[in-house]
Amino acid sequence: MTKIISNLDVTKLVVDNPIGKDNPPLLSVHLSTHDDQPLPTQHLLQSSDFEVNWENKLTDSQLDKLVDSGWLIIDNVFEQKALLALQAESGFIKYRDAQLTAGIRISDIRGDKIRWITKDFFAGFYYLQSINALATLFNQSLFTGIRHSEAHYAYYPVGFGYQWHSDNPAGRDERVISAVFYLNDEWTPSDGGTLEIVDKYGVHHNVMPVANRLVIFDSDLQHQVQIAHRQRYSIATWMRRDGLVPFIEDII
Ligand SMILES: O=C(O)CCC(=O)C(=O)O
Ligand SMILES: [Fe+2]
Repeated sequence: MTKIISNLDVTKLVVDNPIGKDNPPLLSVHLSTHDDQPLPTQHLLQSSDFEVNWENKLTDSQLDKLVDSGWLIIDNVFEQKALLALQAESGFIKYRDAQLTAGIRISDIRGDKIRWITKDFFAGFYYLQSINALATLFNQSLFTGIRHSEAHYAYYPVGFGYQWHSDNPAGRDERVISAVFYLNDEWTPSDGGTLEIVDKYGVHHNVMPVANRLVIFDSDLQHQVQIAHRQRYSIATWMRRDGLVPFIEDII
């Protein structure tokens, strides 16, 4: 007879109480406390994994470009660990249909599905803290007057994009700077999903949504997301000049 070697704590299994929700199998390895061996430690994700030295990443000429033409790109933003955590988190979320400002959804205009990042998120919340540090740098060097940031994970199914718009609806100006962080590995031009921005001089720029790239632009600039031919994952982020606003999802 084959001997079954298992980590299950058989003493906890009783015949009249089969394994189920109330009686889960104990799968942990029982480590002897008498061992001289230190317990294996697992490095949990922490906010320092998301720390970015923004001053090093952004040269003065890049800051000038942001002021002058209204946009810039930063590549290789995070270390591998933080990027992987964001990618993993983006894949597990239950996305909801994004709404237009009027509260209606017209998927021909906007086809993304989103989830606002709250403190209940792990990687996403650390991401937001890092963005706040970037906002502080903008406030110090460009006097942008940003008071807080908001962000949502976004997922564009195949065949969807987001037509021309600015991130401040008519008559509004709370959003100062928009930033989009991309999560897809190995994105190629044939995958579509390009972000097209019109800069302050009226020049069009195409930005490929490649992983670990942050594109930053004046929230008043017109931009669109071309139709994606592959599932497209990102974090859309806004640095705002108004105070904290509650998330709609938290209220309902
Ligand atoms: O994902 C992008 O490249 C841009 C998204 C966007 O424009 C938005 O969510 O307002
Ligand atoms: Fe936008």
